Amino acid sequence: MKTSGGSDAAKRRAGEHAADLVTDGDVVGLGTGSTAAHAIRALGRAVDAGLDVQGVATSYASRDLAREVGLPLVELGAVSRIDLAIDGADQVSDDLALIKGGGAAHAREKVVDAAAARFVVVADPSKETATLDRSVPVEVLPDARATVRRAVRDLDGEPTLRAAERKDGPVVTDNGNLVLDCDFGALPDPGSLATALATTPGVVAHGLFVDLADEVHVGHADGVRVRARD
Ligand SMILES: O=C[C@H](O)[C@H](O)[C@H](O)COP(=O)(O)O
Repeated sequence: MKTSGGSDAAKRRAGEHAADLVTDGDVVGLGTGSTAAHAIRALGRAVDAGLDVQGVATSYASRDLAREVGLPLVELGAVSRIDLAIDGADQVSDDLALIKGGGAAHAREKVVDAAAARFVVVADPSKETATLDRSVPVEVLPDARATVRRAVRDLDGEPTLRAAERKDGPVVTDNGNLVLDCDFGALPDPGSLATALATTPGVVAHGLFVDLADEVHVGHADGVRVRARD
């Protein structure tokens, strides 16, 4: 699984802390990224110890890891509820708005995280910020990349087509689409940008997760700090 910056020990603490919330019979959304991976591994160990749980994967990567650690999987369309989703973030603001999509998995993550009765974000301290200000990943239909680029510029953003690292050309998402990383500077009001992006034709999903997270579990050297939405 692709890693990002931040301490792996802090990510592990956060991931394992969130995995401890899972109880017998739960259906759990399995986020993508290096922090959520710690939760998936912890759940695999809990299954070995007798926990009855089913996971809903948010990407090929989280599905493959769940299989590797023996965590039973179920398709999103085959469940009537998701009790808890555990997912990472690229940035978390003071009011628990998120930027996600560093691994280009945000489209399916948003479906699963939003469907969960409880959405728990796991992070290391490097992800915390007062105001979101990272580039916002925007998944676009390949044919719409030029029109979406123009729309992003009209919103005062600067879009960059995400390039693949070990392949010539762009990143192609699990859904067969492309990603524009859009720099809008600081986002004091991410909700209005989220609406503008969501209503742009050709946008499949953007990486702003506003009013979705219920809790953030941040791993520290001496434990885990939990922040809950008011
Ligand atoms: O597309 C990827 C996801 O949104 C990840 O959850 C996010 O990028 C955070 O990943 P990591 O835990 O590796 O920093």
